[in-house]
Amino acid sequence: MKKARIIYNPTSGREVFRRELATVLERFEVAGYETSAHATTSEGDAVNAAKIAVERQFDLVVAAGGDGTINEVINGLAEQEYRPKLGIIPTGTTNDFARALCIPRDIKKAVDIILDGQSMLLDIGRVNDHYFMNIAGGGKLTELTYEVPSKLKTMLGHMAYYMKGIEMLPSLKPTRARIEYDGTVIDEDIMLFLVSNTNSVGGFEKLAPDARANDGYFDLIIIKNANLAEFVRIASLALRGAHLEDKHIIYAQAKQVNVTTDEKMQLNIDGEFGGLLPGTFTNLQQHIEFFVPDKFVEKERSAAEMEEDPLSR
Ligand SMILES: Nc1ncnc2c1ncn2[C@@H]1O[C@H](COP(=O)(O)OP(=O)(O)OP(=O)(O)O)[C@@H](O)[C@H]1O
Repeated sequence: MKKARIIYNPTSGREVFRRELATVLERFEVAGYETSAHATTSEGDAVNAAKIAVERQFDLVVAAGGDGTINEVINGLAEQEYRPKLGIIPTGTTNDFARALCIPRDIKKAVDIILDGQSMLLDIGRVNDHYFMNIAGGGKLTELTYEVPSKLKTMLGHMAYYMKGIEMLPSLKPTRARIEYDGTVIDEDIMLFLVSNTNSVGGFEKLAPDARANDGYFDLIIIKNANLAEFVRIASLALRGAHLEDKHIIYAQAKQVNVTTDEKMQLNIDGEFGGLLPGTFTNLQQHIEFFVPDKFVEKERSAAEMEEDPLSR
């Protein structure tokens, strides 16, 4: 009999998953999985829980939580030789990765997607010794993801980030950075840089329009030195995906990116503090197999077609 392990964060989002747990377990059992659950107890616990699932040769791991929980599960799986398939039940306050995979927040529908069984091998990023599935980056503004209190996020969603971002704008200063990617070197004053694996980042659905989840490439976005007015304009362009032509933006696709800075710069990994730069970002192509809905498969297919024939955009 196949074995499934559900790793869930009981404190995630509005804390609704626990109430649904019995129903979810039952559905997996009916579908033919011997299923058990692990409630995470603290930061880092989901990393260990995922490693244990590997040791015990589970066929399927389900991560129920927000981006933080999924990131931890991926960090537990990424270095293992045997990596079980991964299902996602988005129950967090931030679910950027689930959104990128078109997985709905409704628990029943998210379980349907896993049990339907359609899966796809997707790219994972590594920077230094951390793994990420969505995005990593640096620059003062990226720090807002952990400056916004969790309660405010629950209440306001992405609006909480925009508000905090506006509050931080006047204090943003450029940093000298040397960014090397696939043979190109950039030595510039920058406001921030982002290394993105998907195209859904903090409510900016079109921030990295060419990011495909299994092509082995990151989308690298660098915002060069800009004044306050220019920065606001770039942000508003970015909301509708019209920022890439702006002269302050460098946009490239890369398999590996190396960043060093003169001043201290924090690294943000999937929305959490991830140590200090320098950093080497490596794309691990098609490294983990995720359950995904038809909608995502179609989205990826049309992105691939667009890449072959850019005039159809
Ligand atoms: N039992 C627990 N108590 C407190 N924190 C926990 C517990 N289990 C896991 N965590 C931590 O909670 C963090 C955030 O979890 P997650 O992303 O699933 O939820 P979220 O509601 O989206 O979080 P956030 O409020 O940060 O947006 C995880 O990175 C993990 O380190």
